[in-house]
Amino acid sequence: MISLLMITTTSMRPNYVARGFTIFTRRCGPSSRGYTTLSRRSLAWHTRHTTFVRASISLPQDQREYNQTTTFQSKSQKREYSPSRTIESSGPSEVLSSIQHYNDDEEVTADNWREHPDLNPTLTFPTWAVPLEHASVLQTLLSSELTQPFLATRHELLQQCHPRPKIVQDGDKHKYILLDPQQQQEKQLPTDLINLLQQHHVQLQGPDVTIRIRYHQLPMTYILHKVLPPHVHPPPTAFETVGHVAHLNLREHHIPFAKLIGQVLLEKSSTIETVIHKVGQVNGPFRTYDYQLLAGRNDTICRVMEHGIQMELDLAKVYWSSRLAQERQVVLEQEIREGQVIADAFSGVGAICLLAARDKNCTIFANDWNPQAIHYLKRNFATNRLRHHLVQSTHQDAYEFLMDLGLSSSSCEELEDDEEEATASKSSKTTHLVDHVLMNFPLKAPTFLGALRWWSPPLSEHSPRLHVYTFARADAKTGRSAQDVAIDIIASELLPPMGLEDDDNDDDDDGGCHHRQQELNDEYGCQVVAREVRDVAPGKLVFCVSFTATPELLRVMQGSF
Ligand SMILES: C[S@@+](CC[C@H](N)C(=O)[O-])C[C@H]1O[C@@H](n2cnc3c(N)ncnc32)[C@H](O)[C@@H]1O
Repeated sequence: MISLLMITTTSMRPNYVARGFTIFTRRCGPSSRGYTTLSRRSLAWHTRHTTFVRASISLPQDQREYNQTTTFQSKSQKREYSPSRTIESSGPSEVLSSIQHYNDDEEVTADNWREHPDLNPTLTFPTWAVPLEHASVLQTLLSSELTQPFLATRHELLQQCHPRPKIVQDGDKHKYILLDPQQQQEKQLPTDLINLLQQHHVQLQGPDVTIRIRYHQLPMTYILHKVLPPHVHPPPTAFETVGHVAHLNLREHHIPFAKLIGQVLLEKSSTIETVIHKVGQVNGPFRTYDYQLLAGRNDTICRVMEHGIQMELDLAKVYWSSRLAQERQVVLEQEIREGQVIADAFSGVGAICLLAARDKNCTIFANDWNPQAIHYLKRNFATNRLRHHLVQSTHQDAYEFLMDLGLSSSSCEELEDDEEEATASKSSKTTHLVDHVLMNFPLKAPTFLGALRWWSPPLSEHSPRLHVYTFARADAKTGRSAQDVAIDIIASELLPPMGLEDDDNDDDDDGGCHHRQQELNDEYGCQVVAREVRDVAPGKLVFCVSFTATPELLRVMQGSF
């Protein structure tokens, strides 16, 4: 039995909806009309490419599954950031008092916990005693290569203290040079050193001297080792800072002590004013995450500096990763040339756009579906006095943005509607396509490539180069490396499935497993290159696949409607 659903709209966009065994498509675009019957094999390919349905089409709930992005991208799903979840967790006083009493009478309280003896340790050091009348030799002794290995400056904990305790302590008749107890025990003093010390009247067996290290001098790891119960060890050490915000990625067993950990981190860093804990994973269309405030003020609007570019962003509302800074430099140095036109389909708050504008005098078309990201992007262009480089800054779905890029002058029309951007350089209103399209959204970017079917084939010399990020794993079944797989993910979004003409034979269904780099290069001149960016999990890598959208490629894409 054949069931059929056909959708037509007044839109000039491609729309498909599959239902049951057979699909009819109607393309309302300029270069093709009518209906096509698709086989099961090509249905698989077409449904993968059906990534855009205009908001004006309202599909019944049960049919939405057939569109990959309707649910994901529905505008009604744009969410306001909701307040963070609160989790119960212990403060320092609760934890310390459960380990040990302050003294017999005094309990540790919320106010005095920093005074706890465990957090203000006393350390005893052997010394060399220098008579006061010979104190002038101290500097010579301390800077001598012979004395250095024995000094308390080598002591592991002292090295981590800030400010560091003085290693010369005052006595009534002597100055005492503190020595590293470990070194004293292990090493015999060399004869040269003994001679040097004796020559300056230094007593080799000075009295032991005890000093007290205070809470505020000790490093975070030391404090956390003391205050966290043993079953929570090792304490968290890694955290990421974005402006004044530190965000921790705590493990499950740390959670009951999250506030304590946050408080200590806050007190141990002079630049951190807010400590948050990421709750769950980066998720949702805007790639943000929920957080819980652990310590400090609840303020996630940060200022960050990257290679001299100043950016403001709200961590709670937009995607941000400082770890991408290096990748941005690689793209900038390897791909982008002076004065080129750059379109960024998933721009976030605009880091690479800003760098390209400042360092390479580029003209920028920026887009991110998150209106907050675009709000900050515009602001950042203004702050860095680069507004004249910003021709377009829209918060459209990337499919629409990419499609419009290729429809010659459409981006210029939008520009004229936008008063704020009316100051942008007139010279950038070109009708040829852009030089580079950046698509840094590894989770989904390849699925937006279907939008290229709407591009008018440019002259070969104006063919844009696309840089599409994707996750990939090596495929043992087909013997392809992760890099091959990355290229094939992109190829499967650009080229019709292999062996489409032979689609009655189910046995040779390739399932998109053929390596197609050569096809893209030899038949369509795409000059495909895949560059490994980073690994995100064992065996799972991020690649940036770059290729040229040649007229030949665009023609075959259009032909495969
Ligand atoms: C991995 S982030 C990359 C951000 C940016 N390139 C950077 O380096 O900071 C992906 C971005 O894509 C945006 N995004 C997600 N879905 C989108 C869509 N359908 N159209 C346009 N942007 C989208 C998110 O809001 C997010 O800012």
